[in-house]
Amino acid sequence: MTQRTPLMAGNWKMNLDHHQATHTLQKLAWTLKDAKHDYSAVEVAVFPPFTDLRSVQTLVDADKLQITYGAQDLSAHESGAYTGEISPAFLAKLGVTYALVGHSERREYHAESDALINKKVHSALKAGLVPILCVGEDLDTRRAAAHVQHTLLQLEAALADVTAEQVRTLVIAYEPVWAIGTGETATPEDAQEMSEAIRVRVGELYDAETAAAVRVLYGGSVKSSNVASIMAKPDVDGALVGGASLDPEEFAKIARFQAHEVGL
Ligand SMILES: O=C[C@H](O)COP(=O)(O)O
Repeated sequence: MTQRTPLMAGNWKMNLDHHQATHTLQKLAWTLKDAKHDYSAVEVAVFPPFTDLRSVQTLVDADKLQITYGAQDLSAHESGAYTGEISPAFLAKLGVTYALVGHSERREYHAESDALINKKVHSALKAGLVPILCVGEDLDTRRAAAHVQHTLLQLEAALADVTAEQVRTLVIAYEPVWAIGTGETATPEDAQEMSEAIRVRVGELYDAETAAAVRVLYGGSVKSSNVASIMAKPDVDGALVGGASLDPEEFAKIARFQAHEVGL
């Protein structure tokens, strides 16, 4: 059976300038070092604004940190007349490992379509970045009990022409929009229901090996107080954390969910 390393991904959204980013990252690294965190057991990544990435890279390299980092978005294009966009190749040069693709805030405030999200998945993969593909339903869709169908359609559209080999490296984040930044958390059972449905659909679209390899995260009001029960679910491989990742001590506790479970 494939061993999936849990991933705790902290999306800072449009918070923390490059000075604050350095300070926050340093504090996170110290806290995890004090706790003797084993990064091979739980991977920790941060997603700063674009303007922080060079400072983050400098700190990670200088202090040889094992924390990885990603971008919150990227362009579907490699270069050219696309004012304001950020090339995946430039991100790769900054040591970026991951790129969020199709976050619900991009879908909502920037009208990102499934077709554009599919292009961004391809552009990330082409540059050697790992896409964290975000999918999930809004409240009306959940109330209509159409959440599984809706989320799987988003998934299928985003994976068009993506190979099984590529999907095995991919991370998929299930984020019910109604649980983002609201304090409303989906129950661990909700998180499991959708993570399992995503894994089953990946198996149908590709094969069992691919389904077993792909990592599925849950996102939406994850905190140190609720992370362990969500992580106890068999198909949940980590969390995409917004607000709580801005506090390095709280985010370190989230990454240390296993230690808290046994009271260490
Ligand atoms: O990318 C992170 C998600 O949107 C979750 O944000 P949140 O933890 O503040 O609810």
